[in-house]
Amino acid sequence: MYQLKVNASEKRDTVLHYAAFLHLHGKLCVVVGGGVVATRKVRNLLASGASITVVSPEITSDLQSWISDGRVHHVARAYQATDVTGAALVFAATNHRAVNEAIAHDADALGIWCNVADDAKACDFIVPAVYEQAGIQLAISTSGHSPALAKKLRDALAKDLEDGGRRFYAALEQLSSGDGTAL
Ligand SMILES: C[C@@]1(CC(=O)O)c2cc3[nH]c(cc4nc(cc5[nH]c(cc(n2)[C@H]1CCC(=O)O)[C@@](C)(CC(=O)O)[C@@H]5CCC(=O)O)C(CC(=O)O)=C4CCC(=O)O)c(CCC(=O)O)c3CC(=O)O
Ligand SMILES: NC(=O)C1=CN([C@@H]2O[C@H](COP(=O)(O)OP(=O)(O)OC[C@H]3O[C@@H](n4cnc5c(N)ncnc54)[C@H](O)[C@@H]3O)[C@@H](O)[C@H]2O)C=CC1
Repeated sequence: MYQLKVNASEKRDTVLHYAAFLHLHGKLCVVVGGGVVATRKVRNLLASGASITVVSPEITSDLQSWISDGRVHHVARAYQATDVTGAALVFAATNHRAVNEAIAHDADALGIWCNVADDAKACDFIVPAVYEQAGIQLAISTSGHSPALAKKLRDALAKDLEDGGRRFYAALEQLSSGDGTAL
């Protein structure tokens, strides 16, 4: 039997984020930006049944195909402050710091929760790395400290679940022994 030795108080310098699963069916989610990050956020939103609007002059081919299928609404121009009006959630995912900051500010002024792709501390909510199988979802978060680590742990967990191995536990062990740099 393995003994986990992770000392949680040493590993984090702040409070934990509150874990929750959101029921977004029919709710407006505005994603600003049309690049790789915006595409990932939209891909994960699609399964939730949210009503998705993407605001961006340029978009990826995946976004284009969802727009062509009528699954995503596209506002094909640069962001304007009124774009966040009526949204349940906003995702600021442009490659311009000042624009992302303005989006967060505009959402905050309206009391709308905003995810800011380039500033973990400015996020009202963050997106975990998710493993889904048969409608069951497992979500991994580092409370924003290391998104790449969340992704690697999710991938290790997925492999474990798929072939009965113990990669996820081995990865956690490596972290707890202070040798997580190789992860
Ligand atoms: C706070 C948060 C806000 C949010 O986006 O929700 C955030 C923030 C930032 N990410 C950055 C970088 C990267 N993020 C990824 C990947 C993922 N990022 C995700 C979540 C989150 N990222 C939230 C915290 C989650 C948590 O840990 O609790 C995942 C898990 C979920 C998803 O996005 O769907 C998804 C993997 C899932 C999948 O693949 O399925 C990769 C790797 C890759 O892209 O392959 C890189 C490059 C490598 C690196 O730098 O680490 C930067 C620096 C940007 C810059 O400096 O340019 C910031 C800004 C900052 O840290 O301040
Ligand atoms: N949170 C996360 O998971 C990650 C965040 N990032 C950060 O996320 C941001 C976006 O990264 P990528 O998608 O890779 O960038 P990208 O360069 O692929 O895409 C940027 C998109 O923003 C759009 N855009 C630019 N100005 C705009 C404006 N004023 N209004 C509306 N849309 C505008 C562009 O048309 C483009 O579609 C970067 O700041 C990056 O540092 C990067 C990796 C992961």
